[in-house]
Amino acid sequence: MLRAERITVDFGGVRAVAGVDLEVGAKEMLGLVGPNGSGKTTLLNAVCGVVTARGALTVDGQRVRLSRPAATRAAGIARVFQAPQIFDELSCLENVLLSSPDGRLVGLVGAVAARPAMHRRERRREEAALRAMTTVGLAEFAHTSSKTLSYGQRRLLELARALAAEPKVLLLDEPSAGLNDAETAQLAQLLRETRDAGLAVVVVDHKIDFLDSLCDRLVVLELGKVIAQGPPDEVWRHQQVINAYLGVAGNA
Ligand SMILES: Nc1ncnc2c1ncn2[C@@H]1O[C@H](COP(=O)(O)OP(=O)(O)OP(=O)(O)O)[C@@H](O)[C@H]1O
Repeated sequence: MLRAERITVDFGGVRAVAGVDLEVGAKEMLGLVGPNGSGKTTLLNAVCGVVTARGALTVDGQRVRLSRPAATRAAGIARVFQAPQIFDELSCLENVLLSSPDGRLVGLVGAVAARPAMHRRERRREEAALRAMTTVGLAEFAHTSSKTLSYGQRRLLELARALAAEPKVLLLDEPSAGLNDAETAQLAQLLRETRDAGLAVVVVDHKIDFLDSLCDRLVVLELGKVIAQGPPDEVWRHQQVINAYLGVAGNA
């Protein structure tokens, strides 16, 4: 479903991601791990187009231009950010709708000539938003101010925003950060269901137990390069991975 080839990102003189290949199938959950500064977040940023990157990207066989967030979104890549990006002034449903803007029939043409089509599209968008809210268990809060949500619920609302776009690929950066054990278990179950529904899911997280129980496969980065990949139990036995986590020099 997702194929990223030779992804490279430079920040001035720092090569944050150095020629990484990544493949994730439909119904696969991939964990991206590595020590601090190894390039995990930058790789996610490259795949969703928000940093300037080189390489090649395809989603479901279709070539996608890098460094163009609108192109990656249109290709079916959705991202859940580390910090919930919620607007407190809006209801929960409005927050979810914000993430799937449909500008095709707005303006004079939309308002006058294509009014019925515009209404149909709006209704479909709202249905998708409500479906996503139901999936994450927040349907009852649709018309409630997002201000009233707990931190854990805000993170779920963020997930609903990504799912409302009905993506093929879901990228999550530290989804379990700040969640208690019960919320983390609920999130893990939701992500499994999301994967089983046919999405390719990529998760960056520092909670190793969470990733091990969740992911079909791990990819380990060090200094912007892949140093190991495979099922979690195999990867953690890999000497280069052990050295990377212990901070032993000479693993690049
Ligand atoms: N905007 C930026 N400008 C300059 N350097 C950056 C920028 N973002 C990241 N870097 C550098 O790129 C490298 C990779 O950082 P990145 O945040 O992707 O790593 P990470 O594996 O996600 O780290 P962490 O686990 O700490 O979140 C680091 O050396 C970091 O300092």
